Amino acid sequence: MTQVKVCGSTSLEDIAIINQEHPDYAGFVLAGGRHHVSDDQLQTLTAALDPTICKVAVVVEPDLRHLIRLHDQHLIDAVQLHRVSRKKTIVALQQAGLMVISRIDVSAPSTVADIALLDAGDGSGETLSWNELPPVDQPLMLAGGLDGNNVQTAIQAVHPQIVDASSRLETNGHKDANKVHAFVSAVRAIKEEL
Ligand SMILES: O=C(O)c1ccccc1N[C@@H]1O[C@H](COP(=O)(O)O)[C@@H](O)[C@H]1O
Repeated sequence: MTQVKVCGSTSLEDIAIINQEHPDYAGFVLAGGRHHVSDDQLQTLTAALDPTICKVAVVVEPDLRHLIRLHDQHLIDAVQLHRVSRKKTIVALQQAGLMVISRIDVSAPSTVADIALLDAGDGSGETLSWNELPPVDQPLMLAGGLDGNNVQTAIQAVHPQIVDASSRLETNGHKDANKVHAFVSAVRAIKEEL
């Protein structure tokens, strides 16, 4: 059963779409860039999110005290570290009660994190060469340019536990209900076949 993450929500309109399609994880980008949300925005967006959806903070340079404070405030359940991160950082976040998703390098495909992440860019919409990825001997989240048109091919090639998408689910920079629906339902259709 492949789980689904939809990332990069920035508005209450985006959250309404997320609640409608109900992915397993919703990602909020704390890193800089066009998907960045402030702590105040995170509070507003997560208050409107269906509480059964796991809230993931996406960071590039992890600030442990900040992340642990957000977790203590019940604003995040998990952290997605978008760089290959030090074991000490990952363990500190886990000890604080956060689930940790951490990027791995294809040349050293393992991590002490709960979930390994393979991605092509930082929300760039670029895809990986799915048939050339190394075997990963732990739960894996696959990201990078996924959408309703290509996610079934990606799952069949890589067999990840979680698939994650953001930029290709948008129109004019905002989540598009039809594209989010196509992505989530393509994943849910394939899990019935496997
Ligand atoms: O979206 C961003 O701006 C971003 C910034 C810094 C790190 C990661 C970022 N995005 C995340 O990257 C993956 C894949 O995105 P895409 O589907 O290729 O657009 C996803 O988790 C995004 O939220």
